[in-house]
Amino acid sequence: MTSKQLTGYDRLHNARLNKGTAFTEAERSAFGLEGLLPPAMLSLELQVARRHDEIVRLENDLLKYLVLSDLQARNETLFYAVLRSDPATYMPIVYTPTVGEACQKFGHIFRQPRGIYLPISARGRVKELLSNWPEKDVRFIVVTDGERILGLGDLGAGGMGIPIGKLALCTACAGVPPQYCLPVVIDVGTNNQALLDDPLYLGLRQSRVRGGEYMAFVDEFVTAVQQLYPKSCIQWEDFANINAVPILERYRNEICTFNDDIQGTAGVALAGILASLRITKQKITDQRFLFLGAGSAGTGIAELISKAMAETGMDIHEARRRNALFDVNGLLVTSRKDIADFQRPFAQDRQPIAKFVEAVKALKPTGIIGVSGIPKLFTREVVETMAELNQRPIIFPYSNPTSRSECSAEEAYRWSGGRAIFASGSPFPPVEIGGRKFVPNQGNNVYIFPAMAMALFATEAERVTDEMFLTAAQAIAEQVSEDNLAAELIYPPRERIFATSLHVAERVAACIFDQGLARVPRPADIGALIRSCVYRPVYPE
Ligand SMILES: O=C([O-])CC(=O)C(=O)O
Ligand SMILES: [Mg+2]
Repeated sequence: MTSKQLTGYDRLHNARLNKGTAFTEAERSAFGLEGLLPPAMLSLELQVARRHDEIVRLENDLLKYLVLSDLQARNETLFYAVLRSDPATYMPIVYTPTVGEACQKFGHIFRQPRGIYLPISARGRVKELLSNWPEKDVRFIVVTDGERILGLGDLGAGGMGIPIGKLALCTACAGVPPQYCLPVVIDVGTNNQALLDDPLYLGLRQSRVRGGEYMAFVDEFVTAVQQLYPKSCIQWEDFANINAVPILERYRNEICTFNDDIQGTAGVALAGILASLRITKQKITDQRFLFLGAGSAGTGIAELISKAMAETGMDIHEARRRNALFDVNGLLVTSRKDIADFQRPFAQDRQPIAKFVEAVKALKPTGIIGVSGIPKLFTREVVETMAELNQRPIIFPYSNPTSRSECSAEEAYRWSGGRAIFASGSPFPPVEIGGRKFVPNQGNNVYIFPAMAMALFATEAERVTDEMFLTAAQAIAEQVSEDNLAAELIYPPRERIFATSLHVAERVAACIFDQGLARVPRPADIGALIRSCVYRPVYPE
């Protein structure tokens, strides 16, 4: 019996087919549902309103997360209808910051499983485990090994919350059909002692496997995915730098794949900068950026900004030198002995500087970007110095979740005398200072990865290139209206994320066709192609 023909109780307990109280009289009789539901019939709109009413009354965000997660397991259409009805309200719950707390408490709040768990104890059998997934045509995989979940560190198998949340947004924000999406955790152990000591921890109870054995397991995963799902894209999420960079380098020219923390974050940061320049009326080649944090997110942003500078004719090496990095050991300068290959292009030819504020004074950046995962490092002195150096300092504390932000929105606005152009990775509520209201921007990769997923899905792309992220950044920035800019908004409003994402997906898809990387024929109307692929949360008749 195919799932389309499921009847009675089985149909009510299949999240994709369930309509709950929205089953019509005819359906109730055809599917053997009579007596299994209360007699009244509700519309989808009423069901959405009922859930909204329930959720708004709950006293904390983790409870809201759980109610939504249960809904996703019970009635998928309604879940996405709820998310799409009010993305600005629901994104912070299914995604950052609340998803971070859900990952931390994963074993304690665990209910129904979702996705595929690949413990390294199953090495040699990854394909067999993946084959247990009920869908046979998977197109988009988000995978983590849980080692660097947002800025929260090693959460082991609890990291599964991230692929689940990211994929929910691919569907809610860009219409990628949920049946093609697969969340995966590669479980090689955890070095988080508190988790290892917790009787409710759900992952492998061992320290992390490293080196050749680790990479062989990742290889086995990639090979199995290629065999089972040849049209799929793999999105790497929240790996530690030591693995994120080599994994991306290993596969980026072999398969359709990208790292959201490196490339997605880069795209969204560049989008924010491009829009900021419309406020300051400056050119990108006049900018200098100083990054707090020199990991793969920092170098990813620095590289994409450099490419955008180079596009306007600047020498790429000169462009890279305008993007300086600062980490626990100070400014990355050429004389330092602890610099990794991926950081070297950004090393500055000058004396070492140990204090971040001294680096700000010496380099006179037009913008500072925080990707350290450590809160409060954009101190009052740092922000005040930026405000002395610049009429409109760009201040982007990008670490997630909100508790890890390098400064709060209020601090940035207050300490800069209201002159900061501010964007954070996770959301901050509006602030009022001296009678003036500021609505903080959220520069999160949610503007990028759902749209990227949709473009790759619609075109069946073979590879993911930096040009696609440059295109995505431009496509986001051009959707910021003059009215938005006048209100200091440098990203399109979150309320409009769906329309925004479809536009970005269309532009990226055009780039994919231009680069000859599509596996479907180029249509006359690329927007129509995207729209024809979009999942809409309405009940089938
Ligand atoms: O999930 C987010 O909000 C952004 C992201 O990828 C990260 O911080 O790792
Ligand atoms: Mg991430």
